[in-house]
Amino acid sequence: MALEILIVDDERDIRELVAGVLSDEGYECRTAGDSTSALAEIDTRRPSLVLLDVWLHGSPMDGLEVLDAIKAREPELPVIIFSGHGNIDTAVAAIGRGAVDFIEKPFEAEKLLHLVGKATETDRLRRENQQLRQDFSTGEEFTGSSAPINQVRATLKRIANTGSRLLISGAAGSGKEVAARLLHAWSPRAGNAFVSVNSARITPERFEQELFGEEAEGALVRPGLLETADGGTLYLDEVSDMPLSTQARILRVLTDQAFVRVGGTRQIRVDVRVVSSTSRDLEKEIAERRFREDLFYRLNVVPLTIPALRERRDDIPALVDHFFARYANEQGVPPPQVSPEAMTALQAYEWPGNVRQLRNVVERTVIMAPREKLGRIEADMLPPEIFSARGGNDSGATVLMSAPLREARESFEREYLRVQIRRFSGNISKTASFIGMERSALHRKLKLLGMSGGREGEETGEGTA
Ligand SMILES: Nc1ncnc2c1ncn2[C@@H]1O[C@H](COP(=O)(O)OP(=O)(O)OP(=O)(O)O)[C@@H](O)[C@H]1O
Repeated sequence: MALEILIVDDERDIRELVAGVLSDEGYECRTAGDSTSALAEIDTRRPSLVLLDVWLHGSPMDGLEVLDAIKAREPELPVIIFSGHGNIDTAVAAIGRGAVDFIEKPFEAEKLLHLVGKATETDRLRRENQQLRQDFSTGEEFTGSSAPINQVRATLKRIANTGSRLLISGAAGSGKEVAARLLHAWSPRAGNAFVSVNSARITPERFEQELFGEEAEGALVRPGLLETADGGTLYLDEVSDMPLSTQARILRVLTDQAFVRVGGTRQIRVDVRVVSSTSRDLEKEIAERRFREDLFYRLNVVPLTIPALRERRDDIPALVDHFFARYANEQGVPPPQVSPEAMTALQAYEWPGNVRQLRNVVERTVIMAPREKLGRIEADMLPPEIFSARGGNDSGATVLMSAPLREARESFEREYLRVQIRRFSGNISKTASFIGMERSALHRKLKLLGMSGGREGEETGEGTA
């Protein structure tokens, strides 16, 4: 998005001339012919720079008074003064009152562009930084090619170019924020900020200050996250943790695309796309009066669900390889090979903490492994939690030892098949081929072991893979 410059001059010719020169260089220009409309323009949206004439004929305030009013509102907003012959003293006084520079009329286009470039450098760098951060954060690609993840990707792609609001549901750590960042990166807003608001981490007392910013005696004290997200995407993480009073105010922002800072009176206009996420059942939160129903309908224009990792086990190998490569790289070693036994264990685990937990397990494994063993990850290098909770039966071995051989073998077969079937997301053909059995023989075996039509539908279903 181009940097925006506000040109304030009572002479229309000058306004148009300056706007022409700057537009040719890629700046966006707005103009104002008097003090009242100049301040109104700034209140509507903060530009990156103001070019201000010292003489404003027919205005309630002269240029210096407008300068004071700007500095009271936006102390960091750079202002360059236009001065004519004979009022150099005024221009110098303006520098003392906070203007960054002045330029004498008539001026050369080159000189004007040089000063404007200098004065907008901070904003330009800030945006470039934002862009770099953006590029970096979207470097976290959305790994996985299971059917549900492909579906999520297709939905994101379809709505990226629209301004539609999106509500992402899914368990903690399943990748809701990664999906929201991907949507932002694919949208025309990608050049502007992606601002994440973690509702669970902000105390209810500070919520409104954080979101709407603060103002005292007409001057900005601190901009809020909404202003930071102007032109970009605001991500409301765990939206139902937002206090009810803030929910009411956010609802108004969604309706008007404008808000008033805490302690302020002026309407600040913003252009933000709101993406929210929840790990709770919002309809239940509504029924229990913890979440506003009208806000739910505003946020939930496009609903999207990211399934838990255990419901898309096909994604596990790709995620495992992705994170091993990343953490090995951080240790300065090549991407390790993961043994089939280790991969089976990782694929069979329940992953209550989803992708975040998988990432942490891989990171821990890389850190704890002796460097010389990092080339190949064996099952015994994985943290014990991967094995203890796998079948939900910690004392399996003890039970096995105290049972007659036939029972013990059946018990082992049941456990073995449960793990393999789970690993292949319930796909019987893939399981049969892996364990070296005919598909029909596997069906018979499952029936014999009392596993067909079992409690978890996935055990005998054909899965999505
Ligand atoms: N599909 C994915 N590809 C690569 N990394 C992923 C993927 N999904 C999640 N992650 C990783 O898991 C971590 C957690 O993801 P994310 O923060 O998006 O989850 P979340 O659903 O927003 O969780 P929470 O609601 O707890 O914040 C991220 O840091 C990211 O590294």
